[in-house]
Amino acid sequence: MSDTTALATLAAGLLAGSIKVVDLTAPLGPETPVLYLPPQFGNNTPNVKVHKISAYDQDGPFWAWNWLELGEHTGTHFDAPCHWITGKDLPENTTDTIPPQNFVAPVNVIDRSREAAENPDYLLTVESIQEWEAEHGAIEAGTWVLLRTDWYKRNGSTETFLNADENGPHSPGPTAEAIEYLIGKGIIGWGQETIGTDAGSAGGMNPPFPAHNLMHKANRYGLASLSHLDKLPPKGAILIAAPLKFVQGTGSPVRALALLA
Ligand SMILES: O=C(O)C(=O)c1ccccc1S
Ligand SMILES: [Mn+2]
Repeated sequence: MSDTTALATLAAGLLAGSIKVVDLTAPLGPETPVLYLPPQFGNNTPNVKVHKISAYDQDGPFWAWNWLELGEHTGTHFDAPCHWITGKDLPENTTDTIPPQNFVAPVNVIDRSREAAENPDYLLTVESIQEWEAEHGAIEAGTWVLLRTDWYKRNGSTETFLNADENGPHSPGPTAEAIEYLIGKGIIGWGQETIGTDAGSAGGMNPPFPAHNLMHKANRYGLASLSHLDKLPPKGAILIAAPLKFVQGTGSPVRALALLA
């Protein structure tokens, strides 16, 4: 099939409704949970604030609009390589310079929701990825890998979403070795449903926060706070995740979408 025919077939499927568009994005507003880093780690992102300019009133009789206070890494968001010190000097590493070709790609969804329900500190290992590949096929270069844990169901409150106690946050994610393995496969990015792309215990890993450290060192991307990965198949969907074109941006809230038949 030629690319022209493939695109025409996609267009027909979208118009007929046989190609579905699935929203993978959490609601974004003042209630959106934001990452909390302990004081020794530095500053934090403030919560979203919405400031009314007008609402069909004396401030603007026929229109409504607002201005926002919004962190780059808030809600369902994209991590650019310059977000981490390991990616700070790489080419095309900011939200405004990443080639747009990289914002649309096939996606692999690894479902470890049962394991995460049994153990909030669940870590995805190389062996677990290889088991998944044996069942669903090899992870190909240029594709996304997303970890489904159903953690998005906790997104209604910061407390349940961050799930922290006196020992720190407890949420699932990848081991450093799993990220190294996926980088070796040539993936374009790593994503999950928790507040960030790393496990809650990632601060004590080697290197600390390996999904950030290693993915961005490889000039690859992250997606955090995704929702509804339970609506996606293990393989076969197309992910659309385009960050806003913030000049020299380290990341951006995104409307993450998936196309599937
Ligand atoms: O990129 C993020 O939103 C994120 O998760 C993060 C940001 C800064 C420091 C640590 C982490 S873990
Ligand atoms: Mn981020």
